Amino acid sequence: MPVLPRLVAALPPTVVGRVPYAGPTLEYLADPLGMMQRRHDTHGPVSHARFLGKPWTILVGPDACDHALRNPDKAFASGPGWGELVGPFFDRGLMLLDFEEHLGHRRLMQQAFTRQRLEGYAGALGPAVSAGLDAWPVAAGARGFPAYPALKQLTLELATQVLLGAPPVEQRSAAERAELTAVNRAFVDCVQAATAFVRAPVPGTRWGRALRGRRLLEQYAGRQVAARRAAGVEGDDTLLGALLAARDDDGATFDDRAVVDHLVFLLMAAHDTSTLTTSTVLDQLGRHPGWQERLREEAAHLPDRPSLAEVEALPSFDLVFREALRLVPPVPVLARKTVEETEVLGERVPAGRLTAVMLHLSHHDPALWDEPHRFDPERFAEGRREDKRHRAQWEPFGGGVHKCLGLHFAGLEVKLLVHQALRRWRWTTPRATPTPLSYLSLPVPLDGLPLDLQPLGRARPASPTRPASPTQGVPA
Ligand code: HEM
Repeated sequence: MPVLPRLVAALPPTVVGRVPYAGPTLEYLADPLGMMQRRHDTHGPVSHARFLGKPWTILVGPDACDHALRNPDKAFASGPGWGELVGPFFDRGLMLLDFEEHLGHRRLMQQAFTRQRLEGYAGALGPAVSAGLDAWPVAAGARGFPAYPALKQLTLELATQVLLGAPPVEQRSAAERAELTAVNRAFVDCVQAATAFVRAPVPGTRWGRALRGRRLLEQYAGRQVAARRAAGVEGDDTLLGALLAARDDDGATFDDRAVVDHLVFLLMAAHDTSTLTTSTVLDQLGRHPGWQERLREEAAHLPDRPSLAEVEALPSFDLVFREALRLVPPVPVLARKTVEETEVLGERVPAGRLTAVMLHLSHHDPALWDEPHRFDPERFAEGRREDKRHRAQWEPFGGGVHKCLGLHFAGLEVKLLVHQALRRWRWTTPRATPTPLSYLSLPVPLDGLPLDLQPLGRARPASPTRPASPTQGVPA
């Protein structure tokens, strides 16, 4: 469990904020929402501060954030912004490309996210989710079951199955399962390096571990690409097959190097964010039994392996999904860097300036949301639609040309996971206070999200049994 967030959380944020050199960074780690609100109240939507030893422009509130994401004068670049935080680890992933090159790659990659492709992913995800949850060691019920690490492991398994075409876990050898453990660890290291204070290849530091992790991920993705090319199945229904088959109007394709770079980013994007969203949903449903029952009833008629259309036709699931993303956006801050001098809401931002687009505060602005800290999925229902008060007040998937390509995949995966959990267990969240989150990278539950799970004993079609995966317990 990371020590730094625990330490800073124990100190008052206003004290933490004054620590020389690291003040604003620590203040963010201790209380991100509070820090954004204080900046907004004191300095307005556009301000400047030193983060991780460098000057940054901080954008808070929907107007300022929206401006940078829509980027009307093309002054903000994504690659050098994100590159500052995680560049060496997710280099040349789609999110780190810009302008013409980005558009070209995005057009090719979109071919992996068409409706037809998503229907294929739904067919593969259903049984994989079922088998994955059956492997959780909670058959006779469990008190304090750590749901977060189990979900993180499962979503990575799902990503390797559905996106890469890897065999189901129960069919993998011990060596393949050990490799998956190492891959999961490598992703954790790469993501956590974002807020490292030492940003050089020093062994034993977060940065050093992340560089080692990147090498392992490249080797892993490289082997998948080589195997797929050798098998000659470029047109199969996996995401990797789609990337290998994608062609632009001139017939150009991704070369192998580009596919590896995209895969490393996509595997991270596809499992970390879905894990966090599912964690928030399970946490909140454990605190709101009425909503848990409402979702269970809504999905009671569904088959064990529902189609994409069946999953999409669950209105209460959608309300809860949106509300979870509002309360805890898995990517609370986006990074940019200006490539030329520009203005945001009349404030000058110099060229070459790192910029933090702090979306999180827009999701909790009391001027835009009623009781913003309360779990209230109905706020998204027709008749209320609180999210329509400002076009940029709810942007968990970002906006503009870099808007998330996997948002429909994410909705499908999270809803399938929740649907299958609802069929197996009734659960409560034992912690009376809000789940503490570490913001060292993405918002990870510090306590592993313990849940008390009570089996429902309802007859379900049997899924093939499989061994509990060795990745169980991989630290956050
Ligand atoms: C709840 C889950 C998810 C959330 C909250 C989320 C959030 C985001 C956000 C905020 C961005 C924009 C970053 C920026 O503008 O700087 C983004 C980009 C991206 N996401 Fe997601 N994401 C999720 C799931 C996924 C999944 C499942 C995939 C793939 C299967 C995926 C693939 C991507 C890609 C490829 C980009 C880069 C798009 C571009 O730069 O053109 N995401 N995501």
